[in-house]
Amino acid sequence: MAEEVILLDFWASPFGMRARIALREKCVDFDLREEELLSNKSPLLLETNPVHEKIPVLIHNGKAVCESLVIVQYIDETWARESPLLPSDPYERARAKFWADYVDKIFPVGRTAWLSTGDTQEAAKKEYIEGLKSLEGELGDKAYFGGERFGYVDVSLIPLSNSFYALEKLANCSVAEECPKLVKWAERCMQRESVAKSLPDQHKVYEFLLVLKKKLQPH
Ligand SMILES: N[C@@H](CCC(=O)N[C@@H](CSO)C(=O)NCC(=O)O)C(=O)O
Repeated sequence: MAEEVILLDFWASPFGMRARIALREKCVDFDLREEELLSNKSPLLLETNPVHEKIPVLIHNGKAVCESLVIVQYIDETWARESPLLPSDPYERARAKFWADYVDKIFPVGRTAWLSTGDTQEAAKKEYIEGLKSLEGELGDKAYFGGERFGYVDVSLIPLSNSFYALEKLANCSVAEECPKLVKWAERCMQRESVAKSLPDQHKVYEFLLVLKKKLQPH
């Protein structure tokens, strides 16, 4: 039986971007299916992720894998012949998973920074930048988080760079000024085809978040 790989996704989702990048790093052919998240989730999404009803969902020969970081590790272990994403050393793996988990913890703060206003926005901006500065400290002068190779933490974080432009426009916050090394790292990652093909245009993401912000504003 031919291998079947389906990815239930949403173009602007940083979590979906992670799965796209990992599949492309592994040169896996996949069927990308766009979900209408805001209006009409597909029966396949509801069936394959009944607990969270969220994308991304990877369906590999009929088996569903949910949660972006779980999906990335599944991809890394299933198609192990190509460019490893997670380190083989147990301690380095633990560190990589710690920092990927940290990215998940700061993402909602960034979302608040884009979508809120006033004091709430100011507090979120400050906390988000502090989080990005912690990540920049972990990166240090390395090319990538794992050293010389693009890997698991890079995959988990690079989707957030796709909304740095939106952060500047919606929250008047320049990541380039606050975290110059992180912006250089993001530019380096964008040189990779797996990343460039998986991240949408940042202006399109800004437009999307602007519409979302207006929808969320109290009338
Ligand atoms: N922890 C999960 C988060 C996925 C998620 O929030 N997916 C969103 C789209 S991106 O904002 C989603 O599917 N939202 C639909 C909903 O909330 O109903 C992961 O890492 O995969």
